[in-house]
Amino acid sequence: MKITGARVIVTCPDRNFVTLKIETDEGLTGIGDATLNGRELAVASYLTDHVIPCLIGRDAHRIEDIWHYLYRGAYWRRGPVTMSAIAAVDTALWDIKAKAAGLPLYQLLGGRSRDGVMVYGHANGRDIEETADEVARYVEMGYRAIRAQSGVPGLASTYGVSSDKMYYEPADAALPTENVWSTEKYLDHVPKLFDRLRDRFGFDHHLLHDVHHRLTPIEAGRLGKSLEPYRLFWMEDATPAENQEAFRLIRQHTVTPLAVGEVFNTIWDAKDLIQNQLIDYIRATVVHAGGISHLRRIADLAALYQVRTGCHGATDLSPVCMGAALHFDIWVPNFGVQEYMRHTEATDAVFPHAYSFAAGYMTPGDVPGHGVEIDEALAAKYPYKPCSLPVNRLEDGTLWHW
Ligand SMILES: O=C(O)[C@@H](O)[C@@H](O)[C@H](O)[C@H](O)CO
Ligand SMILES: [Mg+2]
Repeated sequence: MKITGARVIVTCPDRNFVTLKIETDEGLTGIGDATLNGRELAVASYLTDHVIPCLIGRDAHRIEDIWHYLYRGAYWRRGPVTMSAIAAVDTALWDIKAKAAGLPLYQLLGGRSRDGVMVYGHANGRDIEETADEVARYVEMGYRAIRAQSGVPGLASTYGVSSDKMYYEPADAALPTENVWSTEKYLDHVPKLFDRLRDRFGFDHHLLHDVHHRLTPIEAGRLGKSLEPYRLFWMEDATPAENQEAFRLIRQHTVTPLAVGEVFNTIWDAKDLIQNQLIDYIRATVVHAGGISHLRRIADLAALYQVRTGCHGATDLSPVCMGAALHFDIWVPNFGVQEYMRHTEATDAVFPHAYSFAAGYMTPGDVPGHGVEIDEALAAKYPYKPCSLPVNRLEDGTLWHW
């Protein structure tokens, strides 16, 4: 089966998405997500200008060979732009291969390891009580796992808190908005949030929290220790993870489970964290970590050290990524949880899909392929809109981690 054509579709139904579509001489097509929040056009150009010309005429079934052609052949290896582009090609080719076999993608990976994929939703509020009310709403919707993020007294904004309670989109302006951060105010506040949540809801639901890279390792150790009475499912991105060794310091101070990796794009970003058992969940995902082919390698390494998967699934990862991730999740033996930030109706209309949510679990559906398509005519109605993620400064003006 030969690749006869490929094109990049950039669309903005409420937010920007980049999708690669590959066509073959047998009439089968496949799509892959290539969305990198705030850097969408970089990936679109990488695909259009440097990848697609190399794909034409290749055998669409040779997924592994094409993956290495694009990884080793690029010379300039790794990085979010390169690996998102490779991920899109990989995902589209797996979509084609599964369609050619007449099977849902998960059957080509090894079949179901579970009946459903446990997902977590995002409860957030301006203060503790509003956040608790949002947790109650997610409990009502049937979620078994719920992330809780609340405003911090004395701070005008913080990560994960939005006015729209169902759809969270942090890229909120053409140029980065500037947020102000205070670790002291945050560390004082978060234990009170989870004390209130466990007092109101007990321990029947998994509670998660995203620190979003903002603490030093010792501060993260302090937070993890202060949250131990509340038995979190995980504390995410406790400190920036370029220095994987930093997590050893956190580990020495707390048994609160640690999750990291949504910004990782290859196994090399996580190798030491996993092999030294410095984390409990790896957050790498289909769209940013080289696609299904590479994510399987990360998961298999993680399994050796009893690290489980917890794929990133924010609104800025398209339904194409969500669909592919759910096929990965229903198969992967060392599954942990899948993030599920719902997309808007306009987004779902552009990306018709077979996956569904019920009672806290999701299933990918059983149509051949990954079960997500793109309505190109509808996509064309939503032109690209420049949007950037915010930046963060400390109260003294120091540029910090957003
Ligand atoms: O865990 C998460 O979902 C967050 O870290 C994301 O919302 C992240 O901020 C965005 O994906 C960035 O584009
Ligand atoms: Mg996160």
